[in-house]
Amino acid sequence: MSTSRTLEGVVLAGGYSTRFGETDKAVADLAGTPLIRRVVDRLAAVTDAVVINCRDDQREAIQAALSGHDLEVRYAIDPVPDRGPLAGIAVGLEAVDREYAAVVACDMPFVEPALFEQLYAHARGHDGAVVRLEDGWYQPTQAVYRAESMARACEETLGSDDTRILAAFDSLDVVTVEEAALEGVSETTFESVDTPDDLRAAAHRLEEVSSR
Ligand SMILES: Nc1nc2c(ncn2[C@@H]2O[C@H](COP(=O)(O)OP(=O)(O)OP(=O)(O)O)[C@@H](O)[C@H]2O)c(=O)[nH]1
Ligand SMILES: [Mg+2]
Repeated sequence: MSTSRTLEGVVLAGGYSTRFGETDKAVADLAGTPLIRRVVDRLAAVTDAVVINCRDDQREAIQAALSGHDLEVRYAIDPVPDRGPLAGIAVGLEAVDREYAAVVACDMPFVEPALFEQLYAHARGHDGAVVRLEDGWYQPTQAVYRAESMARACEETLGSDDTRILAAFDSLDVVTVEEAALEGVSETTFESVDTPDDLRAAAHRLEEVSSR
């Protein structure tokens, strides 16, 4: 299935990466490639356009990390920083001009394009599709959403008491896909780099793979 005409990418990068330390994890180097570039590289298998949601003070470093990329890259800057991932999704989706968007956090360097193809197939005709992991948790920062309806639901939810991303689903028709039903998708797709230890572990694994 060709997704590139109807699906756009949205990369969430507006957090302060406090568990990571002083530097921005979005542009942290993993085996020679910044995390956010790895994510964009993987999105390139399903789309030719991505929106990067970040703060204004991150933009220059992210642009440098993505320089020379063939995808069309646009920036959706948080008007107010630090309003949480729900706000980041809203700002990113408002900049999307295709019907659906593959949303992914900048700290998930092993994200699998095959996951987005499967989620997109489930999402068509609905407001989105999200994976429920075997432990029962949802993965709303690696999901496919109908851009307009999810952006609106996020904005409404931001004005309520419960600003979890999942709270935005209450007014939407988002399809749940069980992790066990995914085909040919490695569970590393959901790994996120939150700490310097996570980054070292990921680098170590990549080294092992390349020396095999
Ligand atoms: N726009 C925006 N995005 C956010 C915000 N908080 C988190 N995110 C994004 O949501 C995704 C998941 O968040 P976390 O893994 O908690 O990242 P983080 O908040 O930067 O890191 P910690 O400070 O260590 O929690 C990341 O891609 C973040 O960039 C925020 O306040 N605004
Ligand atoms: Mg956080």
